[in-house]
Amino acid sequence: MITSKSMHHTERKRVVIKLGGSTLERLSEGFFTRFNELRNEGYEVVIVHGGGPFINEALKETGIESKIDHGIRVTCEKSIEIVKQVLIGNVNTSLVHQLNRNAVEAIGLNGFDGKLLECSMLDEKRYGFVGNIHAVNQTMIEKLLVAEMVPVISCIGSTNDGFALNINADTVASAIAFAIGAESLLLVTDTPGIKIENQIKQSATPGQIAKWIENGDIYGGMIPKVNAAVACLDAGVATVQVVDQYLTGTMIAFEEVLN
Ligand SMILES: Nc1ncnc2c1ncn2[C@@H]1O[C@H](COP(=O)(O)OP(=O)(O)O)[C@@H](O)[C@H]1O
Ligand SMILES: CC(=O)N[C@@H](CCC(=O)OP(=O)(O)O)C(=O)O
Repeated sequence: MITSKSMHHTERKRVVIKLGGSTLERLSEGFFTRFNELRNEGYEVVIVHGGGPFINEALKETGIESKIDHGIRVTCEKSIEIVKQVLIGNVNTSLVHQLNRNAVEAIGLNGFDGKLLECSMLDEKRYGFVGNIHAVNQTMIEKLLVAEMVPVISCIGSTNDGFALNINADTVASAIAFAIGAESLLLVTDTPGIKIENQIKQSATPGQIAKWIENGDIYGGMIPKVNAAVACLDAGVATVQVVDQYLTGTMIAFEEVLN
């Protein structure tokens, strides 16, 4: 259950864009064009990023074995140090730099900054140092948005005792979208939407998604993505889209919103 510190949301148009690790290596000019278009249309934008492939590489170099359980990385004490270094030290700074170079005033943040993502352990026995978010400091995000900045958030949560916890980036993006009252959440990945029987779906409902997970049409990293999407709809965000860098793909919403 996610609570936000104040349930009051202004009338501003907001979107959260989540960039998957699979896209971060080669963010295209097309992405920046679409990104700037959104801001010119009056949208306030928050970016959340992952970095799964970079974490895999770093763990491999260090000789640490890494297991993914239903799309969530089982994170031991040594792994969390690597995850933290890669996401905050490398991926976040590089992304902030790319945005700044494209005339966006980007500010890098993680779950410790302003107690942005307060967490406890999700399930220590099963996942180790993986966080379950229970509070998002949306007031701080709102202050940055009012100042026309773009918060760029890495998916590291903090505990009361000052420990860092690893969180799936799709889950973080969904929690933030809900907390700031975003109109939409865009999950940017390496496929232009959800593919079923070799065809990209224009739209999908939570019911269809549950069926596709069950029959294996949705697997691996797409599972936490669509689960985060459905949690976000349940929390009141109108639409979630699984998109490519051109921001086109599958629109996920309740049936009545799609009609
Ligand atoms: N039904 C599906 N449609 C499209 N991609 C799917 C589907 N089921 C599983 N996938 C896989 O999910 C991947 C995207 O998830 P992931 O690699 O975790 O992305 P990211 O790093 O962007 O979060 C796709 O590249 C594809 O291999
Ligand atoms: C707990 C957990 O699974 N954390 C993820 C965080 C990075 C992530 O989500 O990256 P993508 O968006 O590129 O998949 C991980 O360790 O891979």
